[in-house]
Amino acid sequence: MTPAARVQASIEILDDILAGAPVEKALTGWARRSRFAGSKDRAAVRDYVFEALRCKRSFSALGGAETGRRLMIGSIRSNGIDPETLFTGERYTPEPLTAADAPRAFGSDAERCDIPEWLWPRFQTSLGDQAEAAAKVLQTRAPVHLRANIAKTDRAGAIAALSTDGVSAQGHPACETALEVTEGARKIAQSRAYSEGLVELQDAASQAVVAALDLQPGLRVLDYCAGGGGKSLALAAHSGVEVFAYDVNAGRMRDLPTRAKRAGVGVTCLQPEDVARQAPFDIVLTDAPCSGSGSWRRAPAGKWALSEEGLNALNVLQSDILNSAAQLVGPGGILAYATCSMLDDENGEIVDGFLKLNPDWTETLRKSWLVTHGADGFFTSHLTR
Ligand SMILES: C[S@@+](CC[C@H](N)C(=O)[O-])C[C@H]1O[C@@H](n2cnc3c(N)ncnc32)[C@H](O)[C@@H]1O
Repeated sequence: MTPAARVQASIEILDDILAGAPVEKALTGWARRSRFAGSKDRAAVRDYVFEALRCKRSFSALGGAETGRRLMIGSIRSNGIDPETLFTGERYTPEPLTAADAPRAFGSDAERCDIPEWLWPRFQTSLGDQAEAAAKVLQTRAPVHLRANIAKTDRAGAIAALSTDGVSAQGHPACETALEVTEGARKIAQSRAYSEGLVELQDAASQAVVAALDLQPGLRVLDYCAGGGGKSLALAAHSGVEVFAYDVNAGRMRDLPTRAKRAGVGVTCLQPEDVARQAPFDIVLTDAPCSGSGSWRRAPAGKWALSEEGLNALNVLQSDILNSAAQLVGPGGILAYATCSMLDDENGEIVDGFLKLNPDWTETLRKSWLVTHGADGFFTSHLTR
């Protein structure tokens, strides 16, 4: 495909998404209809689409409106290229530009920074003088991070194994298991290091949330919002730690046994009725459902789907989960609250609300990671009584 044909394909996919199609469904639908597209074309189109979704507000201004065509015009302008070089109207290319495709000025800082207007004041309150820098990072592509599986190797061993399959990686400062892939990211899934469980795909800050826990042999740990089990596996890589996983949506843990087998670790998935029976635990980690504001680079549709009502509903759920998880912690144990959000509404405010209602609990650690630190945005707080 020519560069202009890739732009035309991106326009069609973006129109599908703007009409309500889920992002991955729109991308795979196009790939199925376009057998002529090779893997490089698919990757390039995917990159275009994700960039346009991350920068939907600013590209709409630069392209003059929120349609697939105008988003791509905005995208091309933002990269300093004259869209007329690609919008030629030749076969498989977008129609030439008209007066209607003119850019318009940004209406606000929130628009320029690609944050929903209603959220910008809260975003600024939460991030202070880092707000604009963080919003700018959210406009860019996320790095690819891996976790060295310490049940099988260390960071140096993982780097060496990856390099034999053409994947270059280096240590990430977030924690001792974290790796940043610098070249060959598309080869990870086929690499020996991955298939033999030496590495797992996991953001560095997500790993750092686990590394912040004092995981001594003999401890019984519950991952209370286990989802796909990324944190369960990181917990279970610590020798002698007994890990239990629970998620209200058991289907999300479906692949966890296979992933645990590949990683050479043990994780016991619990049914709802087993959770209280297995309590108390020494550590209960609650990686609570949240806006995902720290990972909007990877899932940009979430940025635009979030509403004020939705955020308020999440806050109620986060408090409920923290209260339920607290019942499962043994005396002197740790209740670890975490989110992949940078919004104080979902982080410090939830913990402060819990402490106010539960004065027998105290906080022993509070830590935030911002996207400006080179990983996803994350928050964690350790509570004990
Ligand atoms: C942020 S995700 C967890 C991601 C996961 N820890 C990981 O590292 O891959 C939050 C999870 O919480 C689960 N959840 C939502 N409400 C819950 C509840 N009341 N109790 C337990 N889990 C819940 C969701 O199904 C979702 O899988």
